[in-house]
Amino acid sequence: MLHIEHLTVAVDGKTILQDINLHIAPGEVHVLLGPNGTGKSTLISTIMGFERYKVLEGKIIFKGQDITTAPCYERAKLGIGVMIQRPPTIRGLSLRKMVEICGATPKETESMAKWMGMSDFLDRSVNEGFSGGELKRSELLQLMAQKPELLLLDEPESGVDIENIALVGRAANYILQHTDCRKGDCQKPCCGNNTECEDNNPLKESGHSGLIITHLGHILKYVPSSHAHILYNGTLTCQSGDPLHVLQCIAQSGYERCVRETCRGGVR
Ligand SMILES: Nc1ncnc2c1ncn2[C@@H]1O[C@H](COP(=O)(O)OP(=O)(O)OP(=O)(O)O)[C@@H](O)[C@H]1O
Repeated sequence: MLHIEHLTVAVDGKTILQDINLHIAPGEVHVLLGPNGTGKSTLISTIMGFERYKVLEGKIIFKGQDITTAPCYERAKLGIGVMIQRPPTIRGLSLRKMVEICGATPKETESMAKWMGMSDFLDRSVNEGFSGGELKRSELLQLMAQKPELLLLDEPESGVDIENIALVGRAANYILQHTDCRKGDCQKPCCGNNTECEDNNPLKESGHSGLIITHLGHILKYVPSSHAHILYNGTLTCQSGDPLHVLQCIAQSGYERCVRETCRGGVR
């Protein structure tokens, strides 16, 4: 799904990322960990193609296509979607209109907004005056309409209260197609009953892929993930197994020691 090869990235002339390699297969959800300021958001923003982030070396391949120089809107059309930490306010454009632009019908927009507790926000300008937690739900609502094949989430739980973290997790799972309402877990936002849900949202054989930045890992209680990466000193040092074990290692031993342990294959 996503192959990043020897990627070096600069922002405003300063090199932030060096020689990054990352491979995410279809259906896999990877977790990106690392101390503040090491470049996690930079990596996600570069994958999405935001203009400030200049690729100095390396390649980004998505679904077999080299997108290294492709503009952001083309990447979105190809199936990449992102939730950034500080999304902009768009005055004069209602959230309702935005969700419809992202791909939902008016009926789906109403239904998804209700599910996300955002019905009262649909006729407000996108993100205008939204609280931290409301911003996250607004972003997820737009992503639910877009249904990206590669979901990039930058600290989805930050600023979200304990009850709404479960909602954020369920929304992420919906986008990743991990929620199977045919098994009776029909809390899907798109529909009022199982039959309609099945018709409107046929689940694919394999789910979509994801890359999730988290510091504390609360979201991982709700979103199954298979790989953890630690970004340390601007370099993706190594990959390892269970993200929850890696987080436990970081909490106990700190990043530096955990990077050494993980690189030796010690954390499983
Ligand atoms: N325009 C800029 N000029 C210089 N340095 C910049 C610029 N923009 C970002 N940086 C620096 O790039 C580094 C990486 O930032 P980034 O937001 O990617 O880190 P992060 O790992 O996501 O951090 P956090 O965990 O705090 O969210 C930071 O040290 C930041 O100050």
